[in-house]
Amino acid sequence: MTAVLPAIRDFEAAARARLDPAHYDYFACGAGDEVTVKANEAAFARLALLPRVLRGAGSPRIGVTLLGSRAAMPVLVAPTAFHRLADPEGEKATARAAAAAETVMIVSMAATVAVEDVVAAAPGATLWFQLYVQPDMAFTEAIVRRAEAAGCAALVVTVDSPARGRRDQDVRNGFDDLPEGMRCENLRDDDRGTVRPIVMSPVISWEHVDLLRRMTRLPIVLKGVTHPADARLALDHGVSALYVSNHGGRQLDGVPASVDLLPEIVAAVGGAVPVLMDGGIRRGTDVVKAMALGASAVAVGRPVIWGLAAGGECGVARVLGLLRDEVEHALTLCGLASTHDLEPGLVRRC
Ligand SMILES: Cc1cc2nc3c(=O)[nH]c(=O)nc-3n(C[C@H](O)[C@H](O)[C@H](O)COP(=O)(O)O)c2cc1C
Ligand SMILES: CC(C)CC(=O)C(=O)O
Repeated sequence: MTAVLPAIRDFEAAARARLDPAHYDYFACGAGDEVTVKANEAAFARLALLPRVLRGAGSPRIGVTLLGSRAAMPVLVAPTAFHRLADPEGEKATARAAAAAETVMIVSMAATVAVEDVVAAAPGATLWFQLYVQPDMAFTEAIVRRAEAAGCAALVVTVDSPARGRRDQDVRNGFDDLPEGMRCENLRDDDRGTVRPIVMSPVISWEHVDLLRRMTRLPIVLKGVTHPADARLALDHGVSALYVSNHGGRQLDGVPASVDLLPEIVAAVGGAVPVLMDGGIRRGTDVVKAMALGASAVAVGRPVIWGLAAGGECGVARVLGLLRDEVEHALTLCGLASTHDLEPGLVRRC
């Protein structure tokens, strides 16, 4: 990958040129009419920044500590499935790049490399593990134990998927399974000698969160919370962080843009736990807007996939480096010394 790619959208174009079209569509698409996919990015464009001047702020500090994990920048790698569709090294390449960028990678339960092998390939990486609670709680526990044993530092429990989103583009392409030779290695069931399918089940409830809470000492992050009432319930159930997300518009179409949901959730949480968010972050200025509205940090899904498909580990490193530089640059232009100085008064709705 030698071309100059100055923006995330250039990485998307490069990825599109390299990927099998059905795989590009799987990564890019959303549910239904993709109202939410489009809203996620459009909402950032409707938020304006109002910089301060003459503050003598110096070079900005952008590191964050979340649930005991240190990250050199407030941009985490969101959990995304099937990285080997984008690059033969798959999640190993992503993890090496995240380690080099000194940020947290949230490994998807639907990874195409086993979490143990991700750790082995990138021993310096800080990994959190994303879980879809499986109705067979003994199997869920086996997965949690693997994540713990591999050294993952938090459990990110995705709760926006009581059923799988309907993505018309995948249906048109007939994309419903991984190609020969690729599997969801974290779903391996050694007792049965097979890989189980991921079950997305509408029976999952707050009781399962309580069971998880008792099952593990890892901090639990609830991913996919959009309703303020659920944010308050989550606190009652002892979660360590909330993660505002509409799954990149891939689950329920018509959910508002993530960044528009953020202020109400932040108000409901009242500073009790960190609030993370993802959806539509494509620029450092988007990161700054989300953090000004109360996010402790953000995560990126598709941008990482575009980097991986465009240039493997090096491509992901460049995407993360680009976002880091853009966050620093945006803070400097806002006259701020640190992400901690971000506050809602910096953002205007236009
Ligand atoms: C290709 C793809 C696969 C995804 N796989 C998962 C997953 O396995 N688990 C999960 O919790 N979220 C998954 N997500 C959702 C992301 O974690 C994240 O919420 C979303 O991508 C954020 O939006 P963005 O792509 O605009 O950054 C996936 C998203 C994409 C695009
Ligand atoms: C394999 C799927 C469960 C991954 C996912 O969450 C997604 O495609 O959005």
